[in-house]
Amino acid sequence: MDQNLLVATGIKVTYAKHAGLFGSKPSTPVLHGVDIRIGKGQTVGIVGESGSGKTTLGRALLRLVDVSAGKIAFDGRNITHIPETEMRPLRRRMQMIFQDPMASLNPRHTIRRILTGPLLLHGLAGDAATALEQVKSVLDRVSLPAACVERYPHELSGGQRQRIGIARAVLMQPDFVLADEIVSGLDVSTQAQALKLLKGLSRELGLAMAFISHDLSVIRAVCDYVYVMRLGKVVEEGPCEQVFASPSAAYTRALLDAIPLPEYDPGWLERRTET
Ligand SMILES: Nc1ncnc2c1ncn2[C@@H]1O[C@H](COP(=O)(O)OP(=O)(O)OP(=O)(O)O)[C@@H](O)[C@H]1O
Repeated sequence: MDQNLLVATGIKVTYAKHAGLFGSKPSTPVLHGVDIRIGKGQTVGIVGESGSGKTTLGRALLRLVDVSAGKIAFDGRNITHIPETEMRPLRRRMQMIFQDPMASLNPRHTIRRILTGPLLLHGLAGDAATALEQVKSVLDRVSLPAACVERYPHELSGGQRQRIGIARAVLMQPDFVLADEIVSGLDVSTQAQALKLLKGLSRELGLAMAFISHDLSVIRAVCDYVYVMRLGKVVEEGPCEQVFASPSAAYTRALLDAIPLPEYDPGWLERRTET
């Protein structure tokens, strides 16, 4: 049985720039042939400085940006150029959690509507009452009170909104979740709680995850395997333990040197959540 869930090879992405005054359309190559492999149930980190192409790669994996070269296979199927109508059924299986949950939660809808709506839309619940039961059970799993369903996004804290974002993704019963810088806007202890929650959920539900972060200590806390990106290329990859213990690329060593010493320690997540 193929243990790979998502396999991307030779991915190139070029963004078209706006037409200039004289009509020329120069384009910006952003990914220069990236290979990435995510196993079923595996948590993979994608790390690199701002502008290295992490978000673009994540969006390419989900077919949210077009690739100019390369191949993306999801669960053994080549999805590189399939039309959106064929992508649609796969979208439920490939969820995304955003950095700014406020921007992705409709401010005029209650949490009940935000969370039950997609369940009903995708036929994962037969009726509104069943959908609400499923929502309450997942809210409990992400340590939010059931009464949250009557709240609006602005009535929740940043950490609670991020939990709603996680709950929304998990409710879709996905095989793969892309989490793009999801803790960077949160304070340190809320960050650690959200990371611990996701780590637990991915193990419990057998979810594969790609965790995008500029912060190696976050990657180290949750990932099994890491890809280090620089200027649109993967400069190093390997099991987290190996890359952290003996990085082979000078760029990875520089990123590791930039981590404050107390966080350069795999136990930091446990300790942060204890406080
Ligand atoms: N829609 C777009 N149109 C044109 N250029 C873009 C677009 N999105 C990103 N870029 C450019 O592509 C490059 C890679 O951006 P990307 O957001 O993928 O990197 P990143 O590593 O995720 O950075 P960050 O951590 O800052 O989000 C950057 O130079 C960025 O300016």
